[in-house]
Amino acid sequence: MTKPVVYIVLYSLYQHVYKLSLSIQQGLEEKGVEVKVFQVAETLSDEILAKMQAPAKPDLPIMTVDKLSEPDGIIFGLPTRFGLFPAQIKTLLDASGALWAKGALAGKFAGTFFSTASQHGGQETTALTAVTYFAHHGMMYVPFGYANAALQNNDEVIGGSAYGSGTISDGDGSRQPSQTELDIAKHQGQNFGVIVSTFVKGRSAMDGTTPTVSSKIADNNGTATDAGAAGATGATAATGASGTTAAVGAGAVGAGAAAVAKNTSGASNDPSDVNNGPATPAHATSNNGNALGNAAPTNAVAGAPSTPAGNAAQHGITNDTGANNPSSTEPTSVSARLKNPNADIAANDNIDAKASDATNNPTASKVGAAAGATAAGSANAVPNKLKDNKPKKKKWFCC
Ligand SMILES: Cc1cc2nc3c(=O)[nH]c(=O)nc-3n(C[C@H](O)[C@H](O)[C@H](O)COP(=O)(O)O)c2cc1C
Repeated sequence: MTKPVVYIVLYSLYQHVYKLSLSIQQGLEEKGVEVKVFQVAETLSDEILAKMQAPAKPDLPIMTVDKLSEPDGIIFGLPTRFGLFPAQIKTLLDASGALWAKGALAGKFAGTFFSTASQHGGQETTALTAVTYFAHHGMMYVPFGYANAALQNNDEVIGGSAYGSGTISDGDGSRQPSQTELDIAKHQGQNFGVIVSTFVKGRSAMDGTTPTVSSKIADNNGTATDAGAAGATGATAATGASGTTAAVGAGAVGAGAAAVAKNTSGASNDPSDVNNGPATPAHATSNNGNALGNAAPTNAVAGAPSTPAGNAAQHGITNDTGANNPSSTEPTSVSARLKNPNADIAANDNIDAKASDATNNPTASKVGAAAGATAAGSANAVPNKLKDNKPKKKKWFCC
């Protein structure tokens, strides 16, 4: 059985967060987790650092964007900056757009711990503002809750909260993490370790294999082309089943079809199947409960003519011509998602299946093909933004 892997990624100017991380690491390791601790790259100049009387950095490797997708979970160490997490961590995460586009962090666990100068300096807001990143990446945030009774103890100054362990450094950095705070940090590590281990072991048992979350997602992404091709059959059935009106959503249905087609090769279509489990949120190609739940082809093959339309409606897609329905005519690309948050869920679920990116593609038929659907003709019958031959827009994520 492969050990679950958790990375601790931190920034620590005066080493309070670093000291907490050692206890968190200990707690994780006690629960059988393989742990690596990283710091993020400094963005302040040496001159500024000298003026801030910053000591030498801890001896830790630098975290880079490409490494973020390696572990099953990441716990971020966040010294507060004006009630928020620091720009050094934000710089790393702001470069993670390409990971977001691939869903590379989807299904991974995330945790937080912190340090502030004062008791009321914003430990909770520091965590909360980081949570938006986790949500957008489809990560599963693991708060600590009040698992450690000391968090309810008002007899002494104690950092930390329901969002994670913490310490209080004082304005001059002179206060060091107390034993209570270190104990809480270790407990958070244990808690996080149990959750990640349970998940990884559970899926391993259900799969009969021993994948990590990252390898699982990478595998799915790697076979996305096949998934699209296999989806063609199902999509044909969908079109045949419902005639023309479902064509509005055909690209989306096709995307769902692709997901089902791949999934059936490895497992059942049962939503409880391991391939459809909670580790497979928004972006995973085949491990997607949404795509499965809404996939037309399976039902269409079974002879349910209204299914594609029903599925389209389930995503908020009406069966009109599409002219009054921007969400149905919007291409299913990543950039389209940014423009149109109402775009079809199933289509968006399958980023890889729409690799030919409608916005970059003047022909609607190619979009249909990419989605593994017979949407080509159908899409052509609809006044459709897919047919707009707009110049490419630069995507905001790189690499
Ligand atoms: C620019 C800046 C902003 C800060 N903002 C806050 C703040 O809003 N609240 C607070 O309690 N401490 C604040 N601090 C203090 C840091 O949070 C504190 O130095 C840090 O938690 C110590 O952790 P470290 O030793 O791991 O760097 C700030 C420090 C700096 C340099």
